[in-house]
Amino acid sequence: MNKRDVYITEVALRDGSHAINHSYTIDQVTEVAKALDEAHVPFIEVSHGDGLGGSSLQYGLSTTNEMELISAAVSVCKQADIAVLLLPGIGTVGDLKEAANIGARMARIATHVTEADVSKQHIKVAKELGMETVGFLMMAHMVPTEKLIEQAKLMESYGADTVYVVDSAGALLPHQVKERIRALREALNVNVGFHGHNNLSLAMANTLVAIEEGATRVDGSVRCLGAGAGNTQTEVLVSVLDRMNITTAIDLYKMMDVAEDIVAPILDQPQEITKGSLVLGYAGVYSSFLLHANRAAQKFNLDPRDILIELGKQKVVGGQEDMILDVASDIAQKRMTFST
Ligand SMILES: CC[C@H](O)CC(=O)C(=O)O
Ligand SMILES: [Mn+2]
Repeated sequence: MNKRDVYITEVALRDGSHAINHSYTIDQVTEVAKALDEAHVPFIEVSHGDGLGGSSLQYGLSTTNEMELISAAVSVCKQADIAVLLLPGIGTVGDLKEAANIGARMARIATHVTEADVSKQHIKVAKELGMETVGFLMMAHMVPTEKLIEQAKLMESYGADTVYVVDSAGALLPHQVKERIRALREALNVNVGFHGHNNLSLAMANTLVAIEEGATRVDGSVRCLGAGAGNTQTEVLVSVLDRMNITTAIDLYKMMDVAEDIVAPILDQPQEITKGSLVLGYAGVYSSFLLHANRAAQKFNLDPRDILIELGKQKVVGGQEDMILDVASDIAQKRMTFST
């Protein structure tokens, strides 16, 4: 195996779960994970879209228990490590132990960008379980760089091997990614990573800027499969990095084949930048809110863009999914009042 300059974590089997209503089957996960492993992807994340324990009425019920999906992926991977995402408060230490027990080797502990302190226990437990551990600072566009550094340092102090800047809303512009990654590289002694969403069509550009500034861990999603307009497209990223002489050690043809032959048929429609996903990036709203907002819009006969813009104004963050219906109901109520 060649040395890798950049390690890609493939997130289609976790972030992509948002895009298909958490409906992955064991057969799909087995086939995708096996093909990604054969393409030499180093890390493959498998969990509910909202992380371990996310299957619920609030976040969306999984069709198949995620531990069964994780086991299926572990059983077919010869070189890749299976990663799991965990948001403290949604997933528990028990979930983490169970995932480690069935073979997950990487734990990504995700918090809102101002709440790194809630990751302490989970990062510690993940390290004790012998897992490679990542701190995942979500909605990174919402705070100035100084705050981001403060929070990243907390995760480093708890034992994280890597800290990620997570552009959950796909709202960061390239110069903002540059500033954040550069500052983290200067402030931390651990690896720095970047996770992008493509709502403003900037996921690829932002990922490249992050790498230029020294990020050595980045996320990709085959066929962009992820929340909102999806993530940085892995097979394209691998091609571009190869052209730049940056080694990922991923087999390009095999990666293209997984995308075309295995993942594309899973999608009802190709992942694209719709007006809804564009507004996520424009208004700075959590990408996983898109399907919830579309449903609320249907229920109250509203334009989902109006709901998303209001959620952006109110700075609603992950975990506040119940606010989406409240906001929609308020907008509908106000319209009724004005029209009578
Ligand atoms: C709800 C978890 C979220 O989808 C994590 C993530 O990928 C992000 O914040 O972008
Ligand atoms: Mn994401």
